[in-house]
Amino acid sequence: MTEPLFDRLCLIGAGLIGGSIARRNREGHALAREVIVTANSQATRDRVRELGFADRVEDDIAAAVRDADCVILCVPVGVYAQVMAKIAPHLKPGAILTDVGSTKGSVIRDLTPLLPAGVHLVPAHPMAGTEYSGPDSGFPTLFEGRYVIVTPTEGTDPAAVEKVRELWRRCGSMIESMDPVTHDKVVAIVSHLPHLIAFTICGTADDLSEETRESVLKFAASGFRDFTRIAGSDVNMWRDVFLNNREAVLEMLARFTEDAQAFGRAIRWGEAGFIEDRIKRGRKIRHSLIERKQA
Ligand SMILES: NC(=O)C1=CN([C@@H]2O[C@H](COP(=O)(O)OP(=O)(O)OC[C@H]3O[C@@H](n4cnc5c(N)ncnc54)[C@H](O)[C@@H]3O)[C@@H](O)[C@H]2O)C=CC1
Ligand SMILES: O=C(O)C(=O)Cc1ccc(O)cc1
Repeated sequence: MTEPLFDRLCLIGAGLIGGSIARRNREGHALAREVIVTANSQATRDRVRELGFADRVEDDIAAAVRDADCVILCVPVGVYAQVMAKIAPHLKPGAILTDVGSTKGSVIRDLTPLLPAGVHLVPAHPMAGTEYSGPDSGFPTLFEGRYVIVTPTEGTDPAAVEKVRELWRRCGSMIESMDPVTHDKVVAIVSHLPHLIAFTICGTADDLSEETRESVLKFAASGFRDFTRIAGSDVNMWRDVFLNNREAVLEMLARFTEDAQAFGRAIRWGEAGFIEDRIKRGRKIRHSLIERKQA
């Protein structure tokens, strides 16, 4: 039997991501001997007790992190500073503090100032998720075959980084290292901009006259339907992502807007070649993802 990686693993936040990590341990993947879960809402903590995927559910966040060898923040990135203020005095010397947040520059900005000496910060981001949230939404195979990006800062203890990499290996993931600035640019184009477009297109459709809107919903089994899946994502999480990856999202949005306008211009002036090129480029990217078995 594989030795558990940690003695005590504490998850702050028990939604899609926290709940999936805890369930992975339950399924025998030896993440930790004991998984302690806490969350700020009483309803969530009660539900986690009912679902039984944690060994211990703590109402008090300080008690949850005390004695933990590893603490994983699984909360929206907008509350990191506030959560860190509550846990910092109680973190065990030598403990690893890691996270799953969708932005990395802001996470380092919000966690580093209060980081106690002797606590190892190893930021991470699983590139896996769904449009569902809350304690019922997690499942143990969520991270299988998906990338996890770790963004350790210079001077991070290599042994702590290796432990976090091993945690994700045990979740079935492939691990890549990246600097936080590059991470934030990459996710801005592959994840944050697509969500922005999905939220926007649903709003645009909703603004149409009543008659047209009815037809949109009726005939949604087209491209629109794929956007509505993404647009069904959690409000708090995505508000915080956009506000905490501001520069990179705005940069990608500006580039996208320019490209979309060029597309519109080609339609207006009947430039068939330009339109064909754009479609061919899109198809090429789709096919290369299929070849890499990522589609
Ligand atoms: N949903 C997704 O597809 C993915 C999400 N992420 C990141 O993972 C993190 C968690 O996301 P999900 O699990 O999807 O969210 P979720 O909404 O399912 O769960 C969030 C949890 O955090 C708790 N929480 C919120 N504020 C808190 C506070 N101040 N103190 C203590 N607990 C608090 C909530 O009670 C809930 O248990 C976010 O930072 C998100 O950016 C990363 C990859 C994919
Ligand atoms: O459901 C989807 O399509 C996603 O894009 C999941 C996702 C959401 C946020 C992340 O930071 C990483 C992955």
